[in-house]
Amino acid sequence: MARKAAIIGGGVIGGGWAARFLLNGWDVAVFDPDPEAERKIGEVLANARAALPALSDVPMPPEGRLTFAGSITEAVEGAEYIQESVSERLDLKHRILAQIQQSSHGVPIGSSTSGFKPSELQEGAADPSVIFVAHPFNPVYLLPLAEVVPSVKSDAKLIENAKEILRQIGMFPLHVRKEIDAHIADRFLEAVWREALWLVKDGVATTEEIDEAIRMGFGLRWGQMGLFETYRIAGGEAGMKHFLAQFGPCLTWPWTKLMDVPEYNDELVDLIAGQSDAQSGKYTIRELERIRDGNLIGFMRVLKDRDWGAGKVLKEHDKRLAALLPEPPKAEVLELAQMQVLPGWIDYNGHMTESRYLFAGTMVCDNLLRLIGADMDYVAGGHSYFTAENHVIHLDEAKLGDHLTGTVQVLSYDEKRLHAFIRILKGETVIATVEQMLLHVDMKAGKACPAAPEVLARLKPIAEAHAALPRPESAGRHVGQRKG
Ligand SMILES: NC(=O)C1=CN([C@@H]2O[C@H](COP(=O)(O)OP(=O)(O)OC[C@H]3O[C@@H](n4cnc5c(N)ncnc54)[C@H](O)[C@@H]3O)[C@@H](O)[C@H]2O)C=CC1
Ligand SMILES: C[N+](C)(C)CC(=O)CC(=O)[O-]
Repeated sequence: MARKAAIIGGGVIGGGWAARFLLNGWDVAVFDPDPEAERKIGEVLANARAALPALSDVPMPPEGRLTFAGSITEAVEGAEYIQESVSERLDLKHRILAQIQQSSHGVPIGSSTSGFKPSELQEGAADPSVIFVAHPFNPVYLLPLAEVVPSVKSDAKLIENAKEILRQIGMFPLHVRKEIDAHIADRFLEAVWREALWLVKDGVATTEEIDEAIRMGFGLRWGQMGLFETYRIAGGEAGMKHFLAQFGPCLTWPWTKLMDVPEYNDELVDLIAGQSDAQSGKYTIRELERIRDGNLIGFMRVLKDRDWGAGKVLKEHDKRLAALLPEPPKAEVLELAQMQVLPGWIDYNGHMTESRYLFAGTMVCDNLLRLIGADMDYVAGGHSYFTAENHVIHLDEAKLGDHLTGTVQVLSYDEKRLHAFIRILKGETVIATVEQMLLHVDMKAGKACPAAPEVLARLKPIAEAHAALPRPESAGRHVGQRKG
């Protein structure tokens, strides 16, 4: 039976939490009195379904069941984890936490609060030890960070359990050791936000110019190395000490207005909102969300290939998901990859470009290799499979956003060779096949050699079962040869 999470407050953030739990196989009950909540969560979920699987290289678990509860009591019944995501008002959060605790006993209650300290949330609670901050980042279904902030009253074991649950849904719980208003990340965001408001108010820059200053420069750096590693490099060969020597004095120069905030009034709101409308009003919010998600997926996939930063978290989550996969039914072709056609995959003909078919095929093949134990640890040990020959047959088109699956049928194998037939499907339609011949290689010696016995032992039952399947008509076909 699927595990259950309760989401109390189903707005921007609650919707994102619901999507992340659901797509990782948990059942989710949402409570939100807003009559529009169901529609809004449906739209967030549609975007999440199109986005999150594109980050995974192993099949994700079957989606959990989403229900909308009529009361908090109903939502939290049987829940193993509760996430409070109501509006940022302390009195409201207190009321909601008290209602949750009337029906939940000993269950972790994370709060999405952007700024309240856990000790503030715990004030007057029946059981303060289970309430903590689990502060996520929008879009919650894609970004891994959740700042986990306990207080001195928190139950340390429960916090560790909650962090493990967050890992199980692909998140990166960052344990904030000392509670502080706005935690770690929002202190930076607020500092940058205040400076940006000043720059617009003082007529120095428009909202668009500020966004360009971020996304054309330091924003790109931050996403992969953060602040300190970036500045260490900026110090040149002498590193951080030189950086501090050069830029330390500017702390006292008028580079910053951080201690001061512009007056929040209608004039400021109209100025910022007006410029923002001029900048991006041509898109709906949902369109902007999809653009953002596509960009994040592309960026995070690069980090994943490089096993770095947020990409490392994705790789670890793949390993976790792979360990949960049931034994594949060996008498059938193996479905080993789910993909989504991303903007960078589209060519000037407006459809998926040819090199991406091979890319999709190799993703399926890499997953087969992982399945038989020829994984990255095996490669690190000096052995791997190299592709000796590929034959791609294009049968149909794929368009931006299409969901593709990849299957593999092992046609034959011996100690040194592996002959695989891959199908790329859109729904039920095979849009391409990729036939591959792989050679097992001793990378140090630079020549083919027999695969390790444990790899062959895993490959054998799959190949034997696949030998009973009909041989694909186009297997062995050469370019231009007619069928039949
Ligand atoms: N929007 C953002 O960028 C981020 C927000 N957060 C935090 O997440 C929390 C929620 O913020 P958003 O989702 O942005 O706000 P939102 O306004 O989109 O959603 C809040 C939801 O709470 C619901 N709500 C109000 N009273 C309720 C009640 N009595 N019972 C159940 N639901 C109730 C509202 O109907 C609404 O759907 C806040 O604590 C916020 O600080 C955290 C990270 C990022
Ligand atoms: C603006 N904000 C304080 C609500 C931002 C956050 O809390 C995190 C985010 O997703 O930017």
